Amino acid sequence: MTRRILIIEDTPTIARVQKHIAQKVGYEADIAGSLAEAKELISKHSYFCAVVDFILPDAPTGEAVPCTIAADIPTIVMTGNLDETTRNIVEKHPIIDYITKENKQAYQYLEKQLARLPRNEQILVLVVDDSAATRHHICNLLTRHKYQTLEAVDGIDALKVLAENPSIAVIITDNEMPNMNGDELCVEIRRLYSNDEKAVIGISAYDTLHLSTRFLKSGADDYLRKPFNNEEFYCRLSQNVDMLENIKTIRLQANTDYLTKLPNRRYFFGEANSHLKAAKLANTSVSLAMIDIDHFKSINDNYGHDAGDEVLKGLSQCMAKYFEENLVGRFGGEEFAVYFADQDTNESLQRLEKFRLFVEKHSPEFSKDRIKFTLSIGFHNGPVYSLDELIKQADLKLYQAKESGRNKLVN
Ligand SMILES: Nc1nc2c(ncn2[C@@H]2O[C@H](COP(=O)(O)OP(=O)(O)OP(=O)(O)O)[C@@H](O)[C@H]2O)c(=O)[nH]1
Repeated sequence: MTRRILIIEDTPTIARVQKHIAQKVGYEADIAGSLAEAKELISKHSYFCAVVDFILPDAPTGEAVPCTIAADIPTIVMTGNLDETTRNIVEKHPIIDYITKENKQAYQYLEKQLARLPRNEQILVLVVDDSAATRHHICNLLTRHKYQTLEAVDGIDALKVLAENPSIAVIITDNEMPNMNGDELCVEIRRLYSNDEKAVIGISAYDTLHLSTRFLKSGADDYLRKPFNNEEFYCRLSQNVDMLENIKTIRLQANTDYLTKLPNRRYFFGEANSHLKAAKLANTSVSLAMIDIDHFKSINDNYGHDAGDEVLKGLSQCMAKYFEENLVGRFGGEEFAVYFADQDTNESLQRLEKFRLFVEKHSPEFSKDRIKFTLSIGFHNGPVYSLDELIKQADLKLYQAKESGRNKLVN
């Protein structure tokens, strides 16, 4: 979904730079050179957010800011300079942020904010406080930046909400609460979830008992003292969210095959092994298929290594769709594996055979050179609870498929 942004700016060069930045991070951008033009655009379109110049020819003292706010458009204010009067006017309005147009960093910061806002829509934040007024205030700050919010009245309630909503990424908690206070909640959260999964920010009005250190030692990632400044709140929150996202990206990269974007051998082994443990306890049989492209070396030899890569990528995309309910992995080269957790054996075999026939017919569509190729598949099902043994058995069947003419499934 493309999001629309309104840029209200009377200096054409600055407006063009802002438009370029917005487009770079995925927005469709409209420029208004005056408040009158902005009003007209607002009457015609719905905007995800706006970047508003504080001084405009027909709005010399920030009149464009209440205009976008009144239209419910999350607003970032850009100002030439931020003297005391301007700051007071700007801070009166529930804006997302204000940026001074001083230097290059200001535009880098704008880009970061514009890229952050759509991502915030996917982030669920739990606000824990026994005061309804404080919960309401913090949730308002969060929704202004497009975060999703949930509320809990104390530590016990927070643990219940967390169990019911596994996608909660950040917990903002007060300390002084009945039943279970903030640092006790932190300890409990860290017993259940790691810092890589969920960030905790502690908030308290009292700092007499070195509460900040107590919060941090109990497992919180950050601490804010009430009453806090909105800017500091947003900065700390986005730093913690950035950290969670960076960890997620690193983990994804570590588990993904660089060329095909399929799970790599490492990830496949981790996932399949944990399922095998459960299968062993339940005494159920397990199934695995090894899939290998026939005569792949000759594809590289005849069409070049890049064409070979294209074939691998095309096949992987197709495999990910075909076996989306199963665990798929690239083991290396032109060898892939599919682990069938809790699936009827006949159903798995039928799916594999259908896939083999599909590739035989449609493989030319995977590459520019319309390279036709086939697959050999080895399948094993049985009460085998060591992954190495399961792979060995499926590999033996794969060898038989190759030896008996290729382009077939052996089980
Ligand atoms: N393009 C490309 N080639 C790769 C990659 N990884 C391995 N290969 C090549 O894959 C080929 C595998 O060849 P072989 O193991 O002889 O197998 P094959 O030609 O498919 O023959 P059969 O399996 O017996 O049908 C080798 O030429 C490798 O260099 C890769 O990431 N990209």
